[in-house]
Amino acid sequence: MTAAVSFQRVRKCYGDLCALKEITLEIPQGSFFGLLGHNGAGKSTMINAMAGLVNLTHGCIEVLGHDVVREYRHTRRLLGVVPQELIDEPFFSVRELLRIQSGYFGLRGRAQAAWIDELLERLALTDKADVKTHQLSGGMKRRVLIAMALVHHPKVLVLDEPTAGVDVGLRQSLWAFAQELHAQGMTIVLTTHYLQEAEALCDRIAIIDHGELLTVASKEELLAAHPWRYIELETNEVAELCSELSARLEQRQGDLLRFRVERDVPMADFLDWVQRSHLDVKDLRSQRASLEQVFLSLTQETHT
Ligand SMILES: Nc1ncnc2c1ncn2[C@@H]1O[C@H](COP(=O)(O)OP(=O)(O)OP(=O)(O)O)[C@@H](O)[C@H]1O
Repeated sequence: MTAAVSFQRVRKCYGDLCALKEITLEIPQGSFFGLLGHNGAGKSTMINAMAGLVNLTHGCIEVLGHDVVREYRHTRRLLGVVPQELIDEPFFSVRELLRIQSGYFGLRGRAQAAWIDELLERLALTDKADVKTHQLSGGMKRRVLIAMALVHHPKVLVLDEPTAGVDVGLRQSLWAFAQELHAQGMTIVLTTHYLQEAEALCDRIAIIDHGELLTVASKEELLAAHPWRYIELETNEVAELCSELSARLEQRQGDLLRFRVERDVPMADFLDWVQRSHLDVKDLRSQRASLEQVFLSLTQETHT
């Protein structure tokens, strides 16, 4: 099947600084795809390049098989992009902006007006429909951008940190809406620094670091490849730890000890070390790695 978005040997340099270094990546159709990386990793450059807003130094990008430069008009229809920068439009109300945006794609009439109403409703903007956008809060402006990106029914929705500055309740309703669009077949590409959200939502993840693709895999593969598990012990006496435990101690907060243990170490061995350390255990929790731990360990490896 044609990829929703395909990057082929994409390089983007600003003078000496290469924001993207030969990225080759396929985003499958129908995926909920997380593009993760630290500040400055190159995520927004990738997104702007997908939208045809960045002149590539080398390589090409296709959206559903269409080149974003040569077939710009076509790919603009296929993509809905929510940029990171907030909108600040002094002249038009939210509804007017959505109508203007619809007009760019030749979409008018009753069905389109009903879709605009639905977007306003789903993004909790109905009571702000006639307000000018520069009078909105940051979180509301971001939701206007999401509505604008969806107004032409794109096949691929690209969200560059959509929940920055959006409060918890609205974040949840926004994600419910995104999941609904995804269930209807829309491909969603997401960058976020909230890795718990990425873990809950995304089925496939790419990690970008200093303009390079570190890894791309399904979320399950990524989590399963992580070599550590994390064990927390609650004990009411802080005793001398045996050498095996002390080598694996990550954090100590009062009576709470947190260990990072190789996944292939049998639990029986760990419990043996606990006994040898004469720990009076009140509680024990063992957890597999979270996406955040996997992300940090993969990106730290390249920084050391
Ligand atoms: N127009 C530009 N001119 C020069 N350098 C730029 C330009 N745009 C981006 N960069 C640089 O390219 C690199 C990647 O930036 P980019 O905005 O893509 O990162 P990001 O991963 O989106 O970061 P963040 O999480 O902070 O949004 C950074 O070093 C940035 O300073």
